Amino acid sequence: MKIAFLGPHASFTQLATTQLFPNEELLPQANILDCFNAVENGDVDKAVVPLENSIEGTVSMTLDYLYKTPAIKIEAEAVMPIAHHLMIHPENTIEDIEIIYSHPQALAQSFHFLDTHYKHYKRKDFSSTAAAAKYVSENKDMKIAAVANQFAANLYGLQIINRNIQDFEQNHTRFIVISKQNTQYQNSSLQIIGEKSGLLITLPEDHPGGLHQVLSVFAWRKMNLSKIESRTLKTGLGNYFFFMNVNGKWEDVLHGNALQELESINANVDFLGNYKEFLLES
Ligand SMILES: O=C(O)C(=O)Cc1ccccc1
Repeated sequence: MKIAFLGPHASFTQLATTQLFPNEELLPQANILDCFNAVENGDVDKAVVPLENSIEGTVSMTLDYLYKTPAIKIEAEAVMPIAHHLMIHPENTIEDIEIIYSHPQALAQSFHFLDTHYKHYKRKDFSSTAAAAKYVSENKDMKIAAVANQFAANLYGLQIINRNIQDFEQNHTRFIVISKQNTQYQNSSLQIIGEKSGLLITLPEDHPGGLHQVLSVFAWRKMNLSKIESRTLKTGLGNYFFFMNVNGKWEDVLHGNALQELESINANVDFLGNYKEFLLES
């Protein structure tokens, strides 16, 4: 099987992907959109992308492409601890550095550390932490540092200046396995920490109590929501879609006809799948 992931080698997404798919062919992609495109075009069977971080919140690009490509569903969720380190080219010193590169989520997760210790250094977004580390290793003269993981430091030969610079000790990222196959990912050697369904919901027109009506479909069935996120539809200010997670199995009768009730109140629903949540190692 071919599995795409947000690369390059030594990205956090690769660390998650190798645990989820230890025996498959893994294909690094330059960004999250390329992961979705590879799945949509059939170039790969599945892809792994980040969905949410415990410090910085949702990866909005992932939500947007889930909405844009209804053929793509979720097969699994995987949670991994995240530790960020500040690293430089070994022939430089930290005093040489002017700009710190990384994935925007990594810069945000270490914002206070960088603001306290490296206030006057510029920061620049990169497509992934590992891509930033690779760029630092290839551009000794550019006076740049990267925020990335230990594997990236090893692979790209960088020197770690500060370890564990994330602003909160508890730092976890949730990744999803996406595909067009509508199947559930299973893996008996990983710890299962939950089961849930993912839904994308839009309301046909703005009216008082619209969202309340949607939520009541879940409330009277005692279905527990574990996430609700609104994202702009990009059709004008104030127009949103909602990403929701409902805990538990979807199969029982009450849950089953929740979708019909949502349709009867004219909500547009894309059911992304019922899937398990796995715990990964850092
Ligand atoms: O940039 C990476 O290495 C990624 O895989 C995305 C990411 C960034 C920050 C925390 C977790 C995942």
